[in-house]
Amino acid sequence: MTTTDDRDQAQDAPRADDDGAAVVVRGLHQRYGSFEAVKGVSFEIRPGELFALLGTNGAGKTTTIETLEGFRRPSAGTVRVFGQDPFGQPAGVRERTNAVLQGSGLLEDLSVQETMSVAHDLAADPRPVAEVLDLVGLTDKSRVAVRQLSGGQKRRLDLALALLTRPEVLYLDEPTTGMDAEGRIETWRIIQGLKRDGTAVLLTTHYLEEAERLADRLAIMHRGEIRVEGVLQDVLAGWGDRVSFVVPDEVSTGDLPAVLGADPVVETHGQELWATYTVTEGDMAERAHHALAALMAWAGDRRTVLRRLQVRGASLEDVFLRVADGAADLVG
Ligand SMILES: Nc1ncnc2c1ncn2[C@@H]1O[C@H](COP(=O)(O)OP(=O)(O)OP(=O)(O)O)[C@@H](O)[C@H]1O
Repeated sequence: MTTTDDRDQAQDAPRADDDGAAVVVRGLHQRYGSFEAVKGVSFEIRPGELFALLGTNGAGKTTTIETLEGFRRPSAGTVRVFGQDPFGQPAGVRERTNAVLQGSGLLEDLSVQETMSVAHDLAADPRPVAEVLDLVGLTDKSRVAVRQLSGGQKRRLDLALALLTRPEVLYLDEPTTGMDAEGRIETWRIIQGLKRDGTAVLLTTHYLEEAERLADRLAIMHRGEIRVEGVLQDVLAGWGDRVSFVVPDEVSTGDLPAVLGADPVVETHGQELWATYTVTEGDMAERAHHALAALMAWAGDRRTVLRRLQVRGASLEDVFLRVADGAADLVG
């Protein structure tokens, strides 16, 4: 793990592993007047990789994407897309990137087909319109006016417009908001196909399951800073295993043992008193085994039974909620 201080010192320095990255962000700060919305954010995305930027409302995700898109000049730090500064969308960046942003700029009076045709005529090397409409499942809506599409269908049209230009870098800002479960799963399938084709994808989403399904790496932002970053399994492992059971009637809570350095948290759920240990010490592959062995030995000595004993790893939701509480200050 890296502390916030280490990160501050290293954030602006180029790294050897930047070579080959499609997107590189180093020590990005972004201000709106005196308000600092982004405070020293760093990450990189390689071709074929999906990086999920998660975070609380107002954390600075959209501001970061808008900077990468070239709409905002950084207040400090550097942003590079294929080695180029994206500010002002120079041709070398514009032609190789595209985005599905919040609040699409669709023209309500055009039909789906007309919308796609306009974008097709403007693109340098577009995919065929029919192919893209088929991909996003809008073929049967091609003659329908944009105004008559549902919210989820409009998001699909946004995605179709982005895919038309064969982007090598794709920014997806909450792309499945408003979609039903089927549309969301279908969109995930499309995004997985893009990754396989080598597209570098930056995804922001409030659907944690979406990040769990798609992300090669993820970061959780809070108040302008990345608080947690890494491969999903590593991020979850950093939060430990949870061992819980119902406290036996004959045991007073003060007599519960510490396990692998973890003290129990005792809470009442319904009529029952539950003890929960969050075990973070020791080899991540073996610590649940050792925690259980210690508890079983303790229970055996007392000739008692640990009812409803369960072990589970932390979920992304656990981690996210801790970050939102301001409890997380380490980068995994
Ligand atoms: N044009 C602007 N002028 C002033 N403040 C702004 C502007 N745009 C965004 N902000 C502020 O900057 C902060 C970050 O906003 P941003 O939209 O980047 O967050 P976000 O992580 O995308 O949030 P959400 O998940 O709610 O979409 C917020 O406090 C927001 O109010």
